[in-house]
Amino acid sequence: MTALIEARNLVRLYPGVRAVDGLSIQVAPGECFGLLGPNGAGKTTTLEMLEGIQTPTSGQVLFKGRPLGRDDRESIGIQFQATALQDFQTVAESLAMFASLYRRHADRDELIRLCHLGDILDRDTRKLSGGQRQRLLLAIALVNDPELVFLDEPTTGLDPQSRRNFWGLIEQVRRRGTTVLITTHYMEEAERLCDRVAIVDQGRILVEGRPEALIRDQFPARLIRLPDSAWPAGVPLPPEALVRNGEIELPAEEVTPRLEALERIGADLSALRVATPNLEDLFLKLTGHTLRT
Ligand SMILES: Nc1ncnc2c1ncn2[C@@H]1O[C@H](COP(=O)(O)OP(=O)(O)OP(=O)(O)O)[C@@H](O)[C@H]1O
Repeated sequence: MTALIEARNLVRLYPGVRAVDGLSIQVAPGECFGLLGPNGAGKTTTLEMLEGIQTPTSGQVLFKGRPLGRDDRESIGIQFQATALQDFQTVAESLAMFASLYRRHADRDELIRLCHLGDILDRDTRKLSGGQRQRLLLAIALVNDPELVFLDEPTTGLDPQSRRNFWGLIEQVRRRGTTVLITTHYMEEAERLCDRVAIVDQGRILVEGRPEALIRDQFPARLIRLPDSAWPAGVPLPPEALVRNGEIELPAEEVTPRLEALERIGADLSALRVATPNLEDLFLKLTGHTLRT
């Protein structure tokens, strides 16, 4: 199957910085693909090259198997930052202005329903809450009924409830068959929305795949965590233990034998937690960074 969009060995150099350093991805039609990475990893630069906004220093972007061209912009939606909104414009005016930039149009009423904008159409865009603003920016990204939509950290700065509501919207967008390419710092967001993710650091992909498969490949079934003060004095830590942020982490394929062993050596189990490894753990293991939350 031909990828809807493909990056082939993309490189983007700035003076003294290799922002993107030989990055290749393929995104299939209908897929939600996530680029995850710490600040400065090169996610935005990659997205802008895929959007056709930035020219790669080398490498190629293919849309439906052909070099990305100007006309492909009709088939692509971009969720801009709030700075793209004009002062003194209402939500309805803003939608109309962006719609006028395209030949292709989504059904206006359906878009307003999908993004829950019906009650705020006459509101000045400067008066919107964070969640309302993101819903308007999503509607703008969908105004040309795109086959592919780019979302660059769409829920950064939203409160947890608005973030969850926004995830519901993205899921509806996907059900309509739209392909989604998203960057995010929120691992829960990536796990919930993305079919596949690429973890990027210093302009390169470290790993790529389905979140659950990546986690399974790198971790045992469970992680047991306890405060390092709970470890009995004079007992050496097993070599597989990881110590960070005042906690000891022990991998465990099976939890019960591990707990029994901890009890035998006299560890204090009162604050012990059993965790299922997630993308956050994978990210930390691969990059040594925690993500901004
Ligand atoms: N216009 C520019 N001129 C010079 N350097 C740049 C420019 N844009 C980005 N960079 C540098 O390129 C690298 C990648 O930046 P980019 O914004 O793509 O990262 P990011 O992963 O999107 O980070 P963030 O999550 O902080 O937005 C960084 O070192 C950044 O400082």
